[in-house]
Formats: sequence, structure tokens, C-alpha cells
Amino acid sequence: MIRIEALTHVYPGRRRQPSRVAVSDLTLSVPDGTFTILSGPNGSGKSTLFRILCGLSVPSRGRVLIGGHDLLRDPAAARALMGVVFQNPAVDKHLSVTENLSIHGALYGLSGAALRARMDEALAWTDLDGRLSDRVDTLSGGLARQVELAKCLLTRPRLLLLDEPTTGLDPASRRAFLDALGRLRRALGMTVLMTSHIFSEAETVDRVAIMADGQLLAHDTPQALRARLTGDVVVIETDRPDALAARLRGDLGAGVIRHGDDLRVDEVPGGDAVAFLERVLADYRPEVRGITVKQPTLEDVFIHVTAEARAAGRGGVSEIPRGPTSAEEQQESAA
Ligand SMILES: Nc1ncnc2c1ncn2[C@@H]1O[C@H](COP(=O)(O)OP(=O)(O)OP(=O)(O)O)[C@@H](O)[C@H]1O
Repeated sequence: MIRIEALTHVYPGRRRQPSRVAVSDLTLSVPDGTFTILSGPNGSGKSTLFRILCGLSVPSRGRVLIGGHDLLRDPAAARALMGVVFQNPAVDKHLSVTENLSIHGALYGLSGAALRARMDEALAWTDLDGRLSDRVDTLSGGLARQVELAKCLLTRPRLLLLDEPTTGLDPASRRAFLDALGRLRRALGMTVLMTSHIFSEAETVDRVAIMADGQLLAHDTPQALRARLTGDVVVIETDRPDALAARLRGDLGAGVIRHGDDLRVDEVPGGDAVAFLERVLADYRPEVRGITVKQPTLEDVFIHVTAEARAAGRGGVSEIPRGPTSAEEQQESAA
């Protein structure tokens, strides 16, 4: 459904601001009827890529095909296949659910019985039953997002593009939104591409694409990505991350990733994470505030591949700032 070929996007520099490569020679295919999550740290180029896919930005180089239509040469045909849910609300919160959908339908030439039929069809995927006459600003955040989804389904898109659609939703609303997307994909064979920072969302999709510094670092099933880390991960909390990381590297030969203020060792020397934990506690106890051994999750894989790429010089920074959604992840695991 989507073919991205050698795509590069450079923001030109201005005065003292240098030009910036936001997407760099990126090639990616999203097959028909699949649900893909595009993830990456802040500034990795997701929004730039998303804007290009929606036709809002023109790339510096490369080609994008949507359903076989070249997005640059035949934008109308390519865009006719897609529905887009942006991060910022695109519904009028002072109008009711029905009014929002009617106005959007009218923009696409739908009216009367045809419009009502399309509205019923689109709303069937949501939990908005019984709230159709309510103003959007009286709905919960989760239901308001579902209005956006229903709005975009009115035109029966074959491809749904969503930019962090669940940001700010509580775990239950987030789950309800993702469930609706999953049902759409299964029942209508719709292709879904969604950007997200929330790794628990990626566990159930078909494919996960990981970007950093404008490049595609990995694109695989969640299972295959998880299989990249074979052993347990040791996470160390410390007040002196740089000093402790240097000692663990020097003394124990451990590959240490700094993630925020935590240190992570996901390929433990000798392969025995518990033995490694005991060694760290025995030798560096005063510097360790907390230490955990855990099975790898998709977030761990993400941290691993991003660090690997940066170590290989594709980035330029050796540490990974903690993602902005860790609070949401914590909220989710607490729920
Ligand atoms: N309008 C712009 N002008 C110049 N540089 C830009 C512009 N928009 C983005 N960038 C730069 O391009 C790079 C990629 O940014 P982009 O917003 O696409 O990343 P992102 O992965 O979506 O980040 P986030 O998760 O924070 O939204 C960053 O270095 C950013 O500073």
C-alpha cells in the first residue's frame, strides 16, 4: 500500500541555523492490510515523514507510492485512498458529533441518505452510540478522538495514517481506540500506519518500524524484534551514571547504554544476568540506588537498536534521552 523509496528531507538553514536532514535515504514498504507502528525518539523524523506521506510536505529527494500512485506526480489519486488523523484535533468542539460528521461529509459531496448511511457505517467502529447529539467538548478525550476516526472513515479510505492519536488518553481509552483500529483492519482489510511513542501499543500490531536520526533502524514484527535480545536486561539506577558506566565498561567489559539517568546492560558479559547483578552489587554497592533484572520488552529493543546505531556513528550522540511517554507507560502499567 505504501512504498517509500530512498526518501530524504532536508530543512534548509536560515541565518545562523544550519540546514537539517530530518529524513535520510529512507526506504520502507507497508503491505496492504497491515497495521504498522512507526516509532522513534524525539527528533527522529517521524513527523516529517508523516507530513510527507499526507502530502503536506514535499520531500527533497526520493519517491512515495500510495496504492501504486506516485504521491508527487498524482497527489489527488494518492490522497483519495487515505484518511488522516492528526495529533491536533481537527473537529469543531463546539459542534455535535453528527454536525461534525455532516460538515465533513458535505465537503466530500455526501448528503441525504448517502451521508446518513456513511455516518452509520463509520460510527459502527466507535463507542459513540448514544452521544451523537452531544457537543464534542462534552465528550471524554478518548471519545473525542473517536470522532476524528469516524470523520476520516466517512470517505472509506483504504489507508489510515494516524499521528500519535492516543497521546494524552488514559489506558482504557487508548485500548478502546486501538481495538477499533484493529477491528477496522481485520474487517475491511484497511492498512493502518500510526506513529507512537508508547511501546505497549506496538506489542499487538503486525509490524514496528523504528527510526532514529532520520534513518530506518529496524522494521519487523514485534516478535522478531523482541528476539533480537536473547537474554535478560539489567537496569541500574544511579546518581552518577557516567562514572559508573565507565567503571562497568572498564572493569567488567559490559556494553552499557545510558538511558536518561539509568544504565542498561542488555548483553550481559557471560550471559548470566543474575550473576552480573550480584557482581555489580558486590563491587559497586555505594553507587547503585536500585538494580533490576527483567525480560526484554519492545522498549528495550528500541533502546538497544537506537544505541547500536549511534555507537556505529550513524547518529552522533552516545546517550539516549528517556522517551517523553515513560510517564504514560507507567500510568498504563499501574492501571
Ligand atoms: N520546520 C523545521 N525546520 C527545521 N528543522 C526542523 C523542522 N521541523 C523539524 N525539524 C528538525 O528535523 C528533525 C526531525 O524532526 P521531526 O519533528 O520530524 O521528528 P519527530 O520524530 O517527529 O520528533 P517528535 O517525536 O519530537 O515529534 C529534528 O532535528 C527537527 O529539529
